[in-house]
Amino acid sequence: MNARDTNARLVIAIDGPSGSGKSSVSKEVARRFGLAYLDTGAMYRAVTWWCLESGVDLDDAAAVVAATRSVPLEMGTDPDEERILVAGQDVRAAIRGDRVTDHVSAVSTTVPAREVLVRMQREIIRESGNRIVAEGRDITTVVAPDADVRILLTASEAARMARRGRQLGAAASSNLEAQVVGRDAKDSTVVNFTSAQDGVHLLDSSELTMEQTVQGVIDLVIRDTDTAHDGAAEAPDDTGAAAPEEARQP
Ligand SMILES: Nc1ncnc2c1ncn2[C@@H]1O[C@H](COP(=O)(O)OP(=O)(O)OP(=O)(O)O)[C@@H](O)[C@H]1O
Ligand SMILES: Nc1ccn([C@H]2C[C@H](O)[C@@H](COP(=O)(O)O)O2)c(=O)n1
Repeated sequence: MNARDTNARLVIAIDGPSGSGKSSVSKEVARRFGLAYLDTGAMYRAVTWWCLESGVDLDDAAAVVAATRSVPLEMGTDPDEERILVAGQDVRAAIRGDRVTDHVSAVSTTVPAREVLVRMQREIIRESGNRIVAEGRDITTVVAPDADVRILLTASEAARMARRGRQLGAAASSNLEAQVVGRDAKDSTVVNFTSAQDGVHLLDSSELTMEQTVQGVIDLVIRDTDTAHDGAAEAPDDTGAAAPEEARQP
């Protein structure tokens, strides 16, 4: 397999905690390889928005599962144009607001609701022709353990908090720590996105720029898919950033 072959399957799975850079990095990697892009966190958020809008009691697991099964969700996979519709309504902004962020763990910790979303996510991956970067918390372990490249993207808590603060600017909630660290603690009770499983590369972006992180992922993709080079990492064409080292651990 060669990552530059535009006909070959290439599923890249990226997991990591909140603010580690999954969305930004995954989108850019998808653009560079001409792949689709799936933000699975947005799906958990869209279901949460739907529950809140339709008056579903988020403490009622059966009701949450029923809402997850019936949510009229349309997820786009173009890395250049985010498209997230629920019942025909554009929810891109609403799902990033405090209301959804503060409640989303109620959906993500409801295990049967996760199973419904995992099935939808596998279907989207299949529909992409298995040419996609999918990111979230359980892509490397549950949704696509057979992905061609599996990466756990981490960053220190301090780096993640600082990034999220910068990203939100004046809109940052006084609740930022709960929204980043507290949410990860809740989500960690149902999925492991803090330690890399066998065959999953660990990439710590704490001390890396965005471009270096993107390059680190590209290097891993080329290393894992370049059968012609017997597993040796090949320098990509477009940048000179150093290859990631598994030793760069938090
Ligand atoms: N290596 C990096 N260096 C500096 N800033 C970064 C780096 N990676 C990402 N960022 C910035 O950090 C912010 C958070 O990144 P992003 O939204 O991609 O994280 P995430 O892991 O998808 O978070 P969440 O899971 O909560 O959606 C963005 O503003 C992004 O530009
Ligand atoms: N595969 C996934 C993706 C996301 N989640 C949870 C974790 C978050 O609390 C929430 C929103 O994700 P974000 O937009 O912050 O990446 O969904 C999950 O459990 N599994």
